[in-house]
Amino acid sequence: MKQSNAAEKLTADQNQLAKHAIQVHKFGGSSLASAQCIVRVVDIIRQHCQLNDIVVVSANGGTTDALFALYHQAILQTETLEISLHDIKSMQAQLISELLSSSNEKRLLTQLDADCAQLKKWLENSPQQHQADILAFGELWSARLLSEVLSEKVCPSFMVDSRDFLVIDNDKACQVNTQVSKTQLYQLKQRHKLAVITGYIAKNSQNETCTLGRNGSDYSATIMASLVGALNVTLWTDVDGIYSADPRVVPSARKLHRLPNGVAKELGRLGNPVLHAKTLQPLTDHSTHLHVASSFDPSISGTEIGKFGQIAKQELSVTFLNDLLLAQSDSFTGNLGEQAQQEFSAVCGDDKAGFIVIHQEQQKAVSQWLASHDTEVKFTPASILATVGHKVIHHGDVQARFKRSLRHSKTFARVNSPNEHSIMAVLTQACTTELLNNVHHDMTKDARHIGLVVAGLGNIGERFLEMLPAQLSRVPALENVHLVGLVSSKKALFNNDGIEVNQALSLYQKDAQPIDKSELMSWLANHPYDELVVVDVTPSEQFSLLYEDFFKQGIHVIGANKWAASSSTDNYKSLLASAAKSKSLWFGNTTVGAGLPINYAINDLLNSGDNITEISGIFSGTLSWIFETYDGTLPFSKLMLDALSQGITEPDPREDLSGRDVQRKLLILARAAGFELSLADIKCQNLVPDALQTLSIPDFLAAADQLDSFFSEQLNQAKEQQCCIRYIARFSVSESGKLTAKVGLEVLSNNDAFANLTPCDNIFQIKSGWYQENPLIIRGPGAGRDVTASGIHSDLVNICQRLNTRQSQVKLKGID
Ligand SMILES: NC(=O)C1=CN([C@@H]2O[C@H](COP(=O)(O)OP(=O)(O)OC[C@H]3O[C@@H](n4cnc5c(N)ncnc54)[C@H](OP(=O)(O)O)[C@@H]3O)[C@@H](O)[C@H]2O)C=CC1
Ligand SMILES: N[C@@H](CC=O)C(=O)O
Repeated sequence: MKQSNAAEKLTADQNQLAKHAIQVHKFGGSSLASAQCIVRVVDIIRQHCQLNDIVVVSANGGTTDALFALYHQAILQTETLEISLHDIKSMQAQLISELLSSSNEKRLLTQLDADCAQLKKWLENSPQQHQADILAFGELWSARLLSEVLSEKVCPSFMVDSRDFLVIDNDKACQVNTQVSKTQLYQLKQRHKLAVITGYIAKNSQNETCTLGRNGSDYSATIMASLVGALNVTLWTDVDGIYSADPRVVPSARKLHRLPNGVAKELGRLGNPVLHAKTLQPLTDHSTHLHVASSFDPSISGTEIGKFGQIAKQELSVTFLNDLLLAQSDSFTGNLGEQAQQEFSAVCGDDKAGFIVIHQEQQKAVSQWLASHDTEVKFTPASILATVGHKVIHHGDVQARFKRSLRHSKTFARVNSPNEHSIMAVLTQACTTELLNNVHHDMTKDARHIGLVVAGLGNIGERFLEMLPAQLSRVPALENVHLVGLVSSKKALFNNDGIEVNQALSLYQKDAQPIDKSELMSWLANHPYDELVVVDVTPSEQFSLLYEDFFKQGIHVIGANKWAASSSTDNYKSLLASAAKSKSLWFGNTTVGAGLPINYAINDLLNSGDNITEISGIFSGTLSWIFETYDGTLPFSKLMLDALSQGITEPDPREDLSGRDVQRKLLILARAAGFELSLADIKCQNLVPDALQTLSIPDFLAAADQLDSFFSEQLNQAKEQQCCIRYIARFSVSESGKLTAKVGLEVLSNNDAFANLTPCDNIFQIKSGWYQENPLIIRGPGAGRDVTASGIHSDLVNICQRLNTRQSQVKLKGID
């Protein structure tokens, strides 16, 4: 790509995510480990960055380890030093050559030569004095290369060596000299160019290179965010978020989509493999949100850390630290105990019981400290297993569950953290994989959160919402369901913290905002729930066209809307394939027979090995009500308008009278029974005269009396033969496999099974291998607000039962 064209891509107004506040994006070593990884990172930057953002980088994967190895070889003066130096240089040279055009390649290779000459000098003459300088090359090379690649492929970019502005006052605690660092950073920033800054390294007050310690680049990113007041920091890494336990050890760990700040900090302190204790420190005084996302699959929503409401606060996780020491002494009681906990950054302690739990490397310092107090100490190998959650120490049920879960392990004590976000068990045994898995299971087994979005707030949607509060409080499978979205044709209301179900419609009236398709899809793609269910109670074909996208995002759909299930064969098959691929569930029992379990019955026969040969009956509640009631006393049109006002017709009653609604239903059932056909294969008798077919709904309703003479004639002819008229659907398959399907008005004998229904009832008659002579009959109310809304609730319970038993699959390094 030519530079001039490419650079245009990231001008402020063309940027895909036009944001005003600065964002910091940090890419870890594994995200930059190869040319292929760097290309992926470049794509992420193209999609997610604007020019005044800051990109912070770690050394390319493996480089820091290699530099450390070089350093140790230099100290030990091993003969392999030369070869190792050559290897590091070749790896960098290869990245440069693979990623840059020839002129830039040449320039960077020359700089690499100079760097390696300097590196060699330090390694040979004064490695100890220059340890940090030696390690700093990793980040320096990584930042330089990425900024060059960006300038070539995406936008003007420049590299900043963080040692030119970031000053750490105190090497040990890594405290930032904020004022000086901030001023210097602002002096270095260049307008309309994307800054790529080295992570991990800084200068101390003596102007020497220093490093920010283990995982220091994450810390660098949050320091820089606090210096510039960034709105967001994204840590792009090799996992797709923070999990309820380390997913490499606990396969059933679930992703925590949102973590309150305090909880995240406590997780970092207690051994979370992705978050580190220091990372969150610079953000405590700011409202900056921290995201953890996978650079291997940026489409997966990661974990967001910030200030959240009640739902995020319900999350629980389990973490552990092995290789600790339990130190018991009389001096660890009272004020001295508190002092000791602070002095040695104890993992935990109890100043009444007289113990602290420390990292092993603190043993010597603790012994010396105690010697000056003239007391004895007993050290015992120990570990910590903790359950972490917002203000978790105040939850008696969680305390009890945790205690019960640990009943077979060697628990020395349980301690509540002073910040109230963790309950820690001090174990005098190592925390094993088995123990961690068991405790995680006990603490989180019922903690999967399901977000619910209702699209369509009309006749049926409104009734569904009226029933929702009672359903949520009485059905166990719905315990973790949260109403998070309400959508109509033009407006939507979304709330990640949940919409109060008792006031859903009034909140919608008050707060809903205009929304378009891309905004809707963007919200749905980034929802913070383990699972998301969209209930489609719209009559809209347009909305049904979104199903493909829903399924691609792993979203589940409950449709009362018949469009998708009765769409073209190709589209229907493609929807089924997309849903299967992303394990999305698609339920639509109410598309036929409202709440009657007709789809379930057909599925059950099919799954049990039966083969269906015939499906027939009355599938329209509207037409059932009208024809069962129509005896010539009242005009047909009057009955149709009555059915409309009862909410049993389609929003446009011509959908019913034209036979299209019944035609769709027959198609849906035939497909459910395993047959491949389309609407065109089903003969359909349209009962709407040509003149009324193209009118607007109000005009059609005003002209409805034009229907009357036709139906009066049909009824009278039938009556003359002691018969009645009904709108019947029939599907059958012959022994040779020929399919016949039709829907239309039929004259039936008055004692036909289809002729004596309660008005509005549907009847489904199924013939199959197992139901030959005496067919299976399902009969009952087939339309109406209550039964349809109940049917959707039944689908919701079924879906949630299935989802509650699912486990999130962690994505490590983009491997499916
Ligand atoms: N009545 C019954 O007995 C049964 C009905 N059904 C099905 O239920 C569905 C709903 O029927 P009903 O409640 O009577 O319909 P209504 O006309 O009363 O309500 C439809 C709702 O859908 C919304 N809507 C329309 N288009 C879109 C769109 N593109 N995106 C988002 N929202 C949209 C409308 O919003 P707005 O107000 O902004 O236009 C409205 O809120 C239909 O598919 C019907 O076939 C299924 C079984 C039985
Ligand atoms: N109009 C439909 C409503 C449900 O699908 C019917 O009458 O059956």
